[in-house]
Amino acid sequence: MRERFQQLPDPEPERVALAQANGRVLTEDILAPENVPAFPNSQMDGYALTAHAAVSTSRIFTVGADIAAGASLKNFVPEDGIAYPIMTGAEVPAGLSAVVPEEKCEPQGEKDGSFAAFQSEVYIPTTQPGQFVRQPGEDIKVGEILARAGEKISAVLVGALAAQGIKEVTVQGARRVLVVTGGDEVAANDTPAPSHIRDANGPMLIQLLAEDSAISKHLHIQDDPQKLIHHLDQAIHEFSPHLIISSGGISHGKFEVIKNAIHLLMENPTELTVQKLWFGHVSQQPGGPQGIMELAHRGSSENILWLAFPGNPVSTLISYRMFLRPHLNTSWYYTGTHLGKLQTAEPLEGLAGKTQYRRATITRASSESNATAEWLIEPDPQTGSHLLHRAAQANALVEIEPNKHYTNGDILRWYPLSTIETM
Ligand SMILES: Nc1nc2c(c(=O)[nH]1)N[C@H]1C(S)=C(S)[C@@H](COP(=O)(O)OP(=O)(O)OC[C@H]3O[C@@H](n4cnc5c(N)ncnc54)[C@H](O)[C@@H]3O)O[C@H]1N2
Ligand code: MOO
Repeated sequence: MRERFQQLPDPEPERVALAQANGRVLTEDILAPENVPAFPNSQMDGYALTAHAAVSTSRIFTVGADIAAGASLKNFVPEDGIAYPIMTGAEVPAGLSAVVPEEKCEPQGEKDGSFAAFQSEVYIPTTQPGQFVRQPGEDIKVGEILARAGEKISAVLVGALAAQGIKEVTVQGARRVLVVTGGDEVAANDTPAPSHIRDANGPMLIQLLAEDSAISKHLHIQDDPQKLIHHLDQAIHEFSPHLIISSGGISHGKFEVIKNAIHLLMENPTELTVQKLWFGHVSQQPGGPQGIMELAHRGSSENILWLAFPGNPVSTLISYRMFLRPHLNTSWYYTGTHLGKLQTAEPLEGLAGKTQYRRATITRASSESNATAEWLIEPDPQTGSHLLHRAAQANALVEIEPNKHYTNGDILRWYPLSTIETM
């Protein structure tokens, strides 16, 4: 099943404004159009000296004119006997070579704030030419690679790109995902009739997708296969999804709308035809019942992959996290292996022949003496796949392998559900 997800087509690249680019994946290398810094500038509030003055034996200087940040000095001719008050970030004019922080210097007469006053005298210790002067291109030089194709844009990279005057970038297009939830018991509005429930899975899936930079459209359905096909046809036409995910309607009941609609569609193709189909159980709990289909849509050359997750809310969550998220969000956070130490008063037993994913709270062991980070795992003792509020209290899933016996302190694999706050 996992291999089928590898076939998820890459959406076409798109240009986006830098302000919208955080979290997106670059599809091209970006070369620096400018040197950063663009000009030599002071790293300190202090006195700027010529190279000769920096090392000269005579250390009393006359205070010259100020060089403020943002000031552009033209035709400036520095003198060896003069120390120029210069501010952090101010351009160091040609001919000046070093900056000595003001707190290292001793005004000999009147003061102007913490500096010696204009034309008064100041003692300045010797320094090295170049000291506290930030050189052009020190961070990055024109033509060097600023960011690479495949790189995920971070807030920090947004800053570095903005520092180069870059306003737009080309990124992997957002995946369009059609989210199908409902069933006769799931109210389509805010006032559920008796024995009806509100939709939890639709809003949850839409937000999970948003966390993975995908765009979604929601289709609320009833247990009527004919209507589902009609609405699906329409939604595919309007939204051209790369992927469909649904929750519910696939197990052993009498009104399994997803299964029924797919079978109906196989008998009576519309604009849509079913190309591949698999319904079955994967050996895990929750999230055992699964479906995977490929639909062809007249007018589109690409088949649309459809992942049919089971309807219990925690089963939907775990299916998304374990099967889909690692393909949409390739950060180490979601693709890496995380190990931690089980915290449990009672031993835990793995299920017969099935991997169990328990909701868990992960914390960081607070041992000062232990230099290596160590994670502690506290599994939720409740395992019901309808317990969505409890799942919202967890920050990870812990993998309980089939037929295994675990006791306190055992090392287990865990999967972050969200950003682990203590990380
Ligand atoms: N005879 C069997 N019955 C069931 C089996 C089985 O193997 N044999 N498997 C169970 C397991 S495990 C799961 S998981 C569910 C999967 O069922 P479906 O995918 O068909 O889902 P539904 O029956 O439609 O719904 C299950 C459950 O989830 C609630 N639900 C559905 N959609 C939403 C929503 N959008 N928001 C909130 N809650 C939702 C629904 O009301 C049901 O309670 O099947 C078991 N049965
Ligand atoms: O797989 Mo069901 O997902 O156990 O609740």
